Amino acid sequence: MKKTVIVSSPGKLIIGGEHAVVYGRRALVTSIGMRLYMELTEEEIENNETNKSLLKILFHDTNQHYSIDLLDIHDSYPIEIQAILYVYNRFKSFISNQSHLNIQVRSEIPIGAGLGSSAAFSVCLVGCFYLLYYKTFNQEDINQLSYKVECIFHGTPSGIDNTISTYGQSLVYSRTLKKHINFHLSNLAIIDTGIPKSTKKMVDLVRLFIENNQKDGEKCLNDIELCVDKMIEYPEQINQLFQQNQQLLKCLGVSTIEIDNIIQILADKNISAKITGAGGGGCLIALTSNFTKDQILDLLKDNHIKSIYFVECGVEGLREEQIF
Ligand SMILES: Nc1ncnc2c1ncn2[C@@H]1O[C@H](COP(=O)(O)OP(=O)(O)O)[C@@H](O)[C@H]1O
Ligand SMILES: C[C@@](O)(CCOP(=O)(O)O)CC(=O)O
Repeated sequence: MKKTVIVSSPGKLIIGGEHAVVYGRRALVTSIGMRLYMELTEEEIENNETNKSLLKILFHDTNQHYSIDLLDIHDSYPIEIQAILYVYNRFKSFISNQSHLNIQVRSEIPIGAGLGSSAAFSVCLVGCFYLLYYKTFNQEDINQLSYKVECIFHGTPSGIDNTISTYGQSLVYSRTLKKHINFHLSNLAIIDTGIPKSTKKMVDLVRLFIENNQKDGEKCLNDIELCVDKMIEYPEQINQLFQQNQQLLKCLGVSTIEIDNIIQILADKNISAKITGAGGGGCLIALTSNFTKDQILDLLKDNHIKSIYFVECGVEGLREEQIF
């Protein structure tokens, strides 16, 4: 017998409040129209002469595939395989040891750019197992377990990425708050610098800054939260609030010379921009008014730019799909 489920969940943009959210402050986040798709199949083997139960994984985006003997698991796998094995272990009691499992992943979310690819991966992974073995979605349970998977990727994340990927739409989020809001920005561009970043490294950098500059650090975090609250209350001030939030991120030490240059060039044309996500590279968001993608690319032609995206915001969270 063969059972298959397919799910998808979205990436995200942190509009304001990244890093401060790690310290319990409020952040504003929206889901985006870039999704990760995952298919999980369990196939019972009738004449299993080898007595092997295999987990076969295919990552279409990185063109990697694995075939893992589930009776002989070791601990030197890449992190995304460790994440899969963690969730497999949680559902093991439902799975016949005469079965093979197949997982396929494909994604529209650039990997490692600050747009929440690891969270979408974690949420889809938990969502797939949940749907196959409980036949339903329980968003709260899925979000909680996805957070644990995110911890495998990131140590102790705030939980903002898995929460928005599970629930979708736009959220005011803190460790103790999850409130859906109506939030729309027109002409919001994502500028992918293509500069590799490490969320863990950036979070560690901020921790060090706060430990060594307690008073300034605390003020910075409080000011970031103030910015977020104003973004929600006074959306007409969003340009100025982007600039303030970016300055505060710079104070925390997560901007770079390349990012500062890009932001200055855009500011000269009255385009407000800020880091989204961990910083140190990755993506920026910019309020581009009437500039087209080609005009922005032209403005930034001497800088490190990989892609520019205009995406839909506030989309549906985790959902079942019929087609992979
Ligand atoms: N499409 C994918 N295929 C395989 N692994 C993925 C995919 N998307 C995300 N991942 C996993 O998530 C990691 C990226 O996490 P991270 O660096 O935090 O980036 P992001 O900022 O996009 O969340 C990848 O290294 C990989 O382990
Ligand atoms: C820096 C942080 O606030 C957001 C990180 O986002 P990303 O990993 O760059 O997508 C960390 C967190 O919230 O856990």
